[in-house]
Amino acid sequence: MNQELAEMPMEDDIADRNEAPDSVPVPRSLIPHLSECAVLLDIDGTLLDLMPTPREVWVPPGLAKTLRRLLERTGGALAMVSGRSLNDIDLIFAPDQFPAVGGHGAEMRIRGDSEAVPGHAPPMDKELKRRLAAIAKLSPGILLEDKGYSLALHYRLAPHAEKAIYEAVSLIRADLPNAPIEVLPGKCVCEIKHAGFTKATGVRELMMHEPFKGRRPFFIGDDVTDESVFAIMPDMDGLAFSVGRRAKGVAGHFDAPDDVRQFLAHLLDDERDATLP
Ligand SMILES: O=P(O)(O)OC[C@H]1O[C@H](O[C@H]2O[C@H](CO)[C@@H](O)[C@H](O)[C@H]2O)[C@H](O)[C@@H](O)[C@@H]1O
Ligand SMILES: [Mg+2]
Repeated sequence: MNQELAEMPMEDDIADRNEAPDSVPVPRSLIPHLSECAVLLDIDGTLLDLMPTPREVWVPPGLAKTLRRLLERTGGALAMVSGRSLNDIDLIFAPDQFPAVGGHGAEMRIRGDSEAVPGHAPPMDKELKRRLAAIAKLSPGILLEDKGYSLALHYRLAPHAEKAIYEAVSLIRADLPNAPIEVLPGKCVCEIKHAGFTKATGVRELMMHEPFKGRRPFFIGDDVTDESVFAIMPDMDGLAFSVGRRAKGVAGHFDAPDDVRQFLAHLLDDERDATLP
């Protein structure tokens, strides 16, 4: 092998390499030892870069390995906390399966290989779903995402339709004042879901189970829908971090998902150093 090739880092080496400390805006010292932590991670806009449509997201090289190693170092106390369904999360990270709170708290799985805890969210009423789904006809480019218990109307490809979508949803809600539903505004998405759960209710429940129980959680999220989790972190002696903006009540923030990915890899490097004799 010539010298140049021998010195070229392999993909995994690149992913694992410690970045210069200046590129990590959140100091590692804020995070306790991984054996005492629960690592809670939002997906879109936090771990993964946002894409024009939900199906286009991809897991960059090295991230899967970082997540697997964090799962191991935390004794299984790493979970995705996402608006996506568990099924969707598994498709994105296949073949890996992680513990997760899915569908904004509608679904929960304590271990990657365990079944979802049943009975979290009832399926959305069919007639209501039919009426909400018809809103997608307002403009080409509006994408429907049916999670069973909720329905998301994506308008990233039709930004001009935002106002019309929210108005149409309001009219339907005004027709059904007693329907136990709420509207969740996300990034270029309007999601209509059952009112009985949030990411925060999901996290509270997850944290009652081993191996999460009694650990200090840290949660990283990017969106308005993550604010409910930011708000409960102090109750568990935990920490919250936002992405893209400094949200209220967070201990620090990252500029972009790539900074989050570097930070997570950096945690593993520090941990290894910490266990050196
Ligand atoms: O809670 P998260 O893990 O951040 O999930 C939030 C929503 O993410 C997905 O939609 C968003 O990401 C898409 C891909 O980048 C983007 O095209 C879309 O505009 C975003 O809203 C997902 O489709 C939703 O189900 C999640 O609720
Ligand atoms: Mg997000």
